[in-house]
Amino acid sequence: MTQSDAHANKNAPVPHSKIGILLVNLGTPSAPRFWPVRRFLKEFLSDRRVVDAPRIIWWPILQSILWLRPGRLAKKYAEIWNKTLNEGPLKSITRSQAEKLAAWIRAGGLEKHKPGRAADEVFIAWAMRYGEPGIGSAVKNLQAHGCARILVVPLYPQYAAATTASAYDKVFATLEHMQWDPAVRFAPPYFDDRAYIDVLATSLRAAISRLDFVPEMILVSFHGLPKAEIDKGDPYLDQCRETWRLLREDLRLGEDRCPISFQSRFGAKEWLQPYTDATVKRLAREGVKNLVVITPGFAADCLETLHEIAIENRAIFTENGGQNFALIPCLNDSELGMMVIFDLVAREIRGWI
Ligand SMILES: C=CC1=C(C)c2cc3[nH]c(cc4nc(cc5[nH]c(cc1n2)c(C)c5CCC(=O)O)C(CCC(=O)O)=C4C)c(C)c3C=C
Ligand SMILES: [Fe+2]
Ligand SMILES: [Fe+2]
Repeated sequence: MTQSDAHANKNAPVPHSKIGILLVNLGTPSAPRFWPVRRFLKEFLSDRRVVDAPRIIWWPILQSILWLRPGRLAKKYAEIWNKTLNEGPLKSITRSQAEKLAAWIRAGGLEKHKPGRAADEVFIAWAMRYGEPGIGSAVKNLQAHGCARILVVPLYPQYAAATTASAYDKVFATLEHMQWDPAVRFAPPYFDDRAYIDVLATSLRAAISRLDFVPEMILVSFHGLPKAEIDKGDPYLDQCRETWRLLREDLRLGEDRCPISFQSRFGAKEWLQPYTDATVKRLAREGVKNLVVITPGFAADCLETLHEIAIENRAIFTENGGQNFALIPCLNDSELGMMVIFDLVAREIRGWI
């Protein structure tokens, strides 16, 4: 290289760096069959952020779960499977959320931050924490598209180490093995965001107005967590309770007409109480005939809403004397739901564009 080449090189324009936005949700098996479900459960339940037991104790328990659970679980997945796209609903909805976010940015959603430029500078990706498409390939895709700054948006309104922190871990574990260091930001949990609460209340009111019954109660059900996680300092319970309080404030409903509960208990340990299934049973037995359930902790419908609530808890309700039961859809990729994501992205990307 001559001296003038070196000089020319030094002054070469720096390649223009883009901003990547990575939407992340939990994940789902690749097919509703024994082996794909087993593979998914193995990856999920081997994560120390999810099960924090000494490996010597957990390993034999996990082995028995991995033989006993996938068969039953595969049947449940088959009942809620998106047959058009041949994938779990969580995956279809997350993809659509990413596509709608990209369309909004192309249509000028971020223009007030950078008129005329934002659409060319932002690249959208989406990933599942467990299963496919993984966070590893999404981060590599962002690198390939020239993103030097990445905003990761974990689609969990309430923080839990088992979900939010696990997404952080996976992003950094990926970067650890790449000779590449983009600037990374994580969107914070949005459990008390005004847009999120307003949209929850509006979508609930709209869904209720379309029902052919008037609910006596609205049960607010969040995914559970082992109680021990809260005792260790996880803010999850406080954040769920705050979402619940703000939603009730918006709806002008007291705790008696709008109770909270925690679903999807897994294993023998104590989880957050009251449990959703026990609450649904109790309400039915106490004479509640018309029940609506809303699940604000899930950004997208999935097995835990479409099967556990819409099928299993509905059966518990009617078998114990209840008559009308409805699950309010998650915010998903609805127009209102997307407003929550747009608002979050526009706020958290500030200063970058
Ligand atoms: C110790 C186990 C689990 C913890 C802790 C946990 C926390 C947790 N999970 C979600 C969101 C989802 N969980 C989903 C499924 C699911 N969760 C667990 C276990 C724990 N979750 C299992 C074993 C499964 C698989 C299904 C089953 O075996 O019952 C899903 C749905 C995935 C899908 O494919 O549709 C979601 C979403 C949150 C928000 C959370 C902590 C707050
Ligand atoms: Fe879970
Ligand atoms: Fe479950």
